[in-house]
Amino acid sequence: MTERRTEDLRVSRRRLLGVSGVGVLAGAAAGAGLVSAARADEDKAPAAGGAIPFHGAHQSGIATPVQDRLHFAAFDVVTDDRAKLAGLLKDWTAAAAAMTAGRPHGAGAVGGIPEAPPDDTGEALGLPASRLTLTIGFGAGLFESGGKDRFGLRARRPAALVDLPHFAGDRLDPERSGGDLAVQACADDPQVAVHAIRNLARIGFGVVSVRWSQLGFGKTSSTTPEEHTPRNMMGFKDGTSNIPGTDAELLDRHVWAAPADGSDWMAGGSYLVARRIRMHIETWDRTSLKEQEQLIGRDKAEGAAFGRTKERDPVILDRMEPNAHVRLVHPDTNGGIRILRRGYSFTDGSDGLGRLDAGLFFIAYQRDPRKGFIPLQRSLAADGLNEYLQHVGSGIWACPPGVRQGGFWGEGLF
Ligand SMILES: C=CC1=C(C)c2cc3[nH]c(cc4nc(cc5[nH]c(cc1n2)c(C)c5CCC(=O)O)C(CCC(=O)O)=C4C)c(C)c3C=C
Ligand SMILES: [Fe+2]
Repeated sequence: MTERRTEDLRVSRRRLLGVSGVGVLAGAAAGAGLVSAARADEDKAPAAGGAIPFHGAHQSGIATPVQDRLHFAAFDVVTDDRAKLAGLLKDWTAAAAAMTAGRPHGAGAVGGIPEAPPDDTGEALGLPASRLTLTIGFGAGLFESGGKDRFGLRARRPAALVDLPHFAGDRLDPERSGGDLAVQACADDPQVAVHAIRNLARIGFGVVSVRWSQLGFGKTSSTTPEEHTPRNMMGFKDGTSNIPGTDAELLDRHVWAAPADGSDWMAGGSYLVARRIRMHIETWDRTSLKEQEQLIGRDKAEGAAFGRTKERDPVILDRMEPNAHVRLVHPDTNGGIRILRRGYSFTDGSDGLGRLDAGLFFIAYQRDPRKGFIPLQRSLAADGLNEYLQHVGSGIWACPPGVRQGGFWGEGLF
């Protein structure tokens, strides 16, 4: 496992001092120069065990194995200066490459200039990389906001980055919805995921501000069918028929945007839809097992579809109730539509009335939401589960392709 090694950074900083012949740090400006030189070094370092490679054709955190924990943050861009936005994306990329490799951001949390705040906040010091992935998405507000083309990007908005329509039963809270940028941090250790978002927010001071964020646990879908299927807060196995992260053919067909889709800079990227779905847990817990199973369309113990005995046996749709969740979202009911689900459970305490504020932070990646989430969610207007659910937060973002060595997040857009 790669650990965040402040000592290594100190050594490389010392080596740099020796090479340049500078004997002492003259001040913060000199420090900043050294840090960016050290960053360039770090970018070339190969990812070691416990670390998911940051660079590649696709962003990690989509098809890569799902980790246990989530910290998802949506940001508003608070400047109209295109150069500042591009600069932030460069700084974020350098920090993301370091943190996903298990290294601290910049000059680290300790050992830097004593008179200045440390570059890194420090709570992940000594922790391994924990399979941290950081995945960025661009919201509609980056391309146009209040009718203004504030970054000169309006013409480059992908057609697939639509505004989500209103769906039956939505009760969306604007303070938990939208955002010009989104960062999904997933890791096996919550402290590592929280540290990553905290440091990105700190780096972005003056350029972005956090609009909302969500913590998640207990992955509710996996991209690794060979592992056991996790259960959601309703107690059912969730993710049985998800797209496996190793199925290149399915990923190309349903998840990765292609040049033919119209936006060259998005080729190899994907579209992210997130929904904060509150569950009326107490009502669900008073529902009979039989009814619970009918509403899902699978049995609770094994996760087998109605009329079957094993979790992965093929479904027989007409053995399920017409309002069963799985029947309504199955590809055969929806012209072959498939999405890659990557959601997490959440429990944010209770709501003051003794009810858990809990549910599913639903995350789906797809090649085009107009042929993915949107028609599926429309099918779910008939879902028997709706009695137990409330969609309270929502967002849609265009996630650019992966970053090449020396490149930065969303480079093709700028
Ligand atoms: C619009 C898409 C979907 C939303 C929103 C959604 C919410 C949601 N789902 C569950 C529980 C389960 N979903 C299951 C399968 C499943 N769900 C979707 C889509 C949405 N779910 C799809 C595409 C599928 C796969 C269908 C198939 O191919 O068979 C299952 C069954 C196990 C599995 O295959 O994953 C469960 C259980 C909840 C509780 C929920 C909202 C809170
Ligand atoms: Fe579902």
